[in-house]
Amino acid sequence: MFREHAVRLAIAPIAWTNDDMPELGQGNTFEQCISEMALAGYQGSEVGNKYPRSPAVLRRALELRGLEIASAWFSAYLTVRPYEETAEAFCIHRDFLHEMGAKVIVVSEQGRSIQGQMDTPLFAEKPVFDDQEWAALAAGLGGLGRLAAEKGMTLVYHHHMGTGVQTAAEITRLMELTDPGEVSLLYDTGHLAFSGENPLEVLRGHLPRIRHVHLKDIRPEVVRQVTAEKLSFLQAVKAGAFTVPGDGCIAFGEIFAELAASPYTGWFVVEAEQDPALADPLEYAIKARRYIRELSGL
Ligand SMILES: O=C1C[C@@H](O)[C@H](O)[C@@H](O)C1=O
Ligand SMILES: [Co+2]
Repeated sequence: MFREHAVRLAIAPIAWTNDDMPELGQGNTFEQCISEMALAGYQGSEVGNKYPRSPAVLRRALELRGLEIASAWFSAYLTVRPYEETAEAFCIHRDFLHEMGAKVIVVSEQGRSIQGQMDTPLFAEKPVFDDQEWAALAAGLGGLGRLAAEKGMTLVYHHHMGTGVQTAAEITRLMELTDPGEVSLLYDTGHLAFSGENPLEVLRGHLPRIRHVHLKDIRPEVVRQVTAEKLSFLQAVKAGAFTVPGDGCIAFGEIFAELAASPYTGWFVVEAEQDPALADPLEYAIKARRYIRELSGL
């Protein structure tokens, strides 16, 4: 289905150790995590909180297992702090990823975000940016995008539950406010479905801007519970709102077909944060690997 070498498959360490809730998977080591990624048949990984920060040490551990770094998350605060503060932290992150050979940098605006707040209801309390915040975000992302380009890299914006860029309308607004040469889009199927959007429609609407993909599925019955019980994002994750592709309700066949027919090249990253005590990360990594192979030939 996909052109040869167009797309490579990675998996995020968040199923083994969760950056948003380090108590999840506390006992899982870095070595176990990357060994199991390789064992399950993945070619790449994103960077988690247990990964060595020395590029030489990290590279050796990954090379032993045939893995590469696809990218890593960066929290921006462009709507609430001076641009220079975010830009300084961004350059450190960019340089680390550049040394690791990554081509894209995942950025998410965390100004007024509730994604890390354990008791804040997800749907009722998400931030809604005013015109000034949109302007600061768009201008700041443009600046970060130019900094990424200095190293031949691309900024990919991660829309996310509980943030100011969550819904399809907010994604469209951000894409309209930013220059395609500076700001690209990360397409995360799970966050779109969780937010009540149609992931296929968003894909069709923004395909030329999409330069990185996170493959996540949702358990619809848990998402309904999150809404009814006014749970937070972190409570939702603990309750099992997310799972791997093929284990939830998203129709990935149409999504893969659309991407395969497009000029998309780059990584697909399986990213399904669950409580590792309830969902064995290796078992779910293998489940996703098999499902993606059956559906797309990847
Ligand atoms: O890409 C991601 C990184 C995580 O830290 C985040 O909370 C998760 O939901 C996600 O999509
Ligand atoms: Co994601």
